[in-house]
Amino acid sequence: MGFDEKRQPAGGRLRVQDIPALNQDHCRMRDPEKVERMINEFVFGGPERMQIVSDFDYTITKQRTEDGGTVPSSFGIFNACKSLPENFKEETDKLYHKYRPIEIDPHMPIAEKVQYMIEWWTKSGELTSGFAFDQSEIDQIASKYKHALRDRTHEFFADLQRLGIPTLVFSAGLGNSVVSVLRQANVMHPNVKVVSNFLQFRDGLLDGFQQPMIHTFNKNETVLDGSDYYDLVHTRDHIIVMGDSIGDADMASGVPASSHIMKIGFLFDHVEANMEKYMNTFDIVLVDDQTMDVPRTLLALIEKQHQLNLQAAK
Ligand SMILES: C[n+]1cn([C@@H]2O[C@H](COP(=O)(O)OP(=O)(O)O)[C@@H](O)[C@H]2O)c2nc(N)[nH]c(=O)c21
Ligand SMILES: [Mg+2]
Repeated sequence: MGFDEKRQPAGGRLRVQDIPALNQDHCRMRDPEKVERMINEFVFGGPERMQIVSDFDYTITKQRTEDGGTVPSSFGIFNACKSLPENFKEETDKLYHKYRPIEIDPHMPIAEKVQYMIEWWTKSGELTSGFAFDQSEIDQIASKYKHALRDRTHEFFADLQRLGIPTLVFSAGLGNSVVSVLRQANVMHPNVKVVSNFLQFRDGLLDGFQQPMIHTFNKNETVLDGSDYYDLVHTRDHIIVMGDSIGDADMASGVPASSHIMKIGFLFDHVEANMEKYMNTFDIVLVDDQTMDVPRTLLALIEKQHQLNLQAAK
């Protein structure tokens, strides 16, 4: 997957050193030349060839808030609801303590982990069954966290809508919480699609999660195969992937091999210990950056060239 050096924006080739957002101390790149090549490719290709794939928890929400308060995960929002059965919290906690260490075990092969993850999500779905529940409970809790999105998230989603860039929010968590937060933050535009686990109801009672199950290790574009969304994006071969966990970097696997994928990782926990891994996994690593400024900078470059092209065509 080579880059054609001759294909460059009409305004001249962009250089990383001239883009202030990428020269901040906390913005790290293992291979700035590769980032530079991709930026030029993205700007040359324009918005029509772009798509975004983003994780939700701690990627769209903040890893650290100004008031020091914690932000719950999408499952956490559900767990805070009042009408869950008495033993629900205790039972799901037990599952968490059993399966979470497996999920993050650095030694177990992925193929083996997958079986355990399917077990975890299945058992969690079974606990999320057989009682009445109203979405308004999630909405109430989620309303407290609509301000816990990264700074300039509203502007970021407005940019994406204006440019008509399909935006996939991928979560192995609970889709009902994800959509509720995004909706209440007024960023759930028509170009935004959430792929996640959604509550299923039967005869007025909860009945686990809808299919297909999205777990840690199938959270990538292969689960979209054959879907309408796949049809919408499969020709968009310029992709920005954003995540806070190492596994998030693979969210675009399943797209054609010729695609150019810019991976942006938000690193916050155990910065020293994780730095090398993040640098080897993501093209851009943002250390304790609680904003959408870097992804917005890339969009602004694409939009600027797009405007020039439109003017030149007049
Ligand atoms: C089935 N299940 C999975 N998880 C965790 O939820 C996470 C959801 O994964 P994610 O949304 O892809 O990633 P992120 O939260 O890292 O942004 C998984 O990585 C699991 O650790 C879960 N967490 C809770 N609280 N309850 C559950 O039933 C449960
Ligand atoms: Mg996350």
